[in-house]
Amino acid sequence: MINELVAKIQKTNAPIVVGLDPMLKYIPEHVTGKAYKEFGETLEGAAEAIWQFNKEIVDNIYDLIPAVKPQIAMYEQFGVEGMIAFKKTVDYCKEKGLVVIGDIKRGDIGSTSEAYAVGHLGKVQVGSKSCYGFNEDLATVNPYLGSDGVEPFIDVCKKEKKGIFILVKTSNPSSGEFQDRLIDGRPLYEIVGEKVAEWGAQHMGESYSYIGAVVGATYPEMGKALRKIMPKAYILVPGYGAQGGKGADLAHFFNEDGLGAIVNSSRGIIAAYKEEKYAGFGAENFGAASRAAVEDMQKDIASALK
Ligand SMILES: O=C(O)c1cc(=O)[nH]c(=O)n1[C@@H]1O[C@H](COP(=O)(O)O)[C@@H](O)[C@H]1O
Repeated sequence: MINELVAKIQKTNAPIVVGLDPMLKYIPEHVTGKAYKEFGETLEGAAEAIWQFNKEIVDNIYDLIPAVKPQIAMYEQFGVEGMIAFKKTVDYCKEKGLVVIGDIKRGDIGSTSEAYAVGHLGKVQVGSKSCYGFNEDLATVNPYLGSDGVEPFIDVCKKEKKGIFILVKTSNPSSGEFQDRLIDGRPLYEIVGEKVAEWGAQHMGESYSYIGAVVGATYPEMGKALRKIMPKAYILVPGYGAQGGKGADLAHFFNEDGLGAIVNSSRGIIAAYKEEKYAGFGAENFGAASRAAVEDMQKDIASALK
């Protein structure tokens, strides 16, 4: 899947992943109103609203970008109905030709990680049959439990030609609390980065590994160091837009081939219609506002990489 992702990034000239994180407060009233009329102010109504919201956004942007990243918590909060909307979103985006990164941030003891890996990326055995569960193309993985927690994902990725992004240095303000701690004089995120490079060597695509990393746009200097430590890892870079990351911060996350990083924006794209810059579109045209925001993000990144 990493080869397909790289090819789509080159084709669209947009190293961008749009985060489908549909919080209800970002969904225009005409969408929620219709869903609640049909299903009531219920979990089903919420799930219908997030599905319709996602669909409208995807229909407006799918030709501009290589990938989307639905964040599972935004669906899971609505229970089983939310998870159905998650699955519908994954399937619809794949139908539209998008690579789907399941933002699931999983990682546990070996047997449990195996179940997560099978459920999200692989096939689960049911009697004599094997069936896909959620079937995303890639997923985010939390490495805190060590190799036991990560290797089951790598095994499934090898079988399925799929990939993962391992959390190395996250974008949030308190990420340094543990991740920056010095161990034998070196920050923990560098040690995790080295491990990502080692895991990645086991499962290489054409030019990049199926095993990538997450490094926040909010820490560009650390991104620069990590780029060198894991040259073959694709870096998923969240934190652009709503969390303050700017185009100018991104250059160091890329390799000299102009590849190697894919930048996420969630609220900055899906809730663009709420920003002053795109207010002219109006809530009715939230999908068109998202399209304009993707076009602006693409230009911003392109000019940062010149
Ligand atoms: O793994 C991630 O995607 C992730 C890692 C990280 O370090 N920081 C981070 O913000 N994310 C996710 O990226 C998205 C960022 O959303 P926005 O801040 O709205 O663009 C959310 O879905 C976060 O869960």
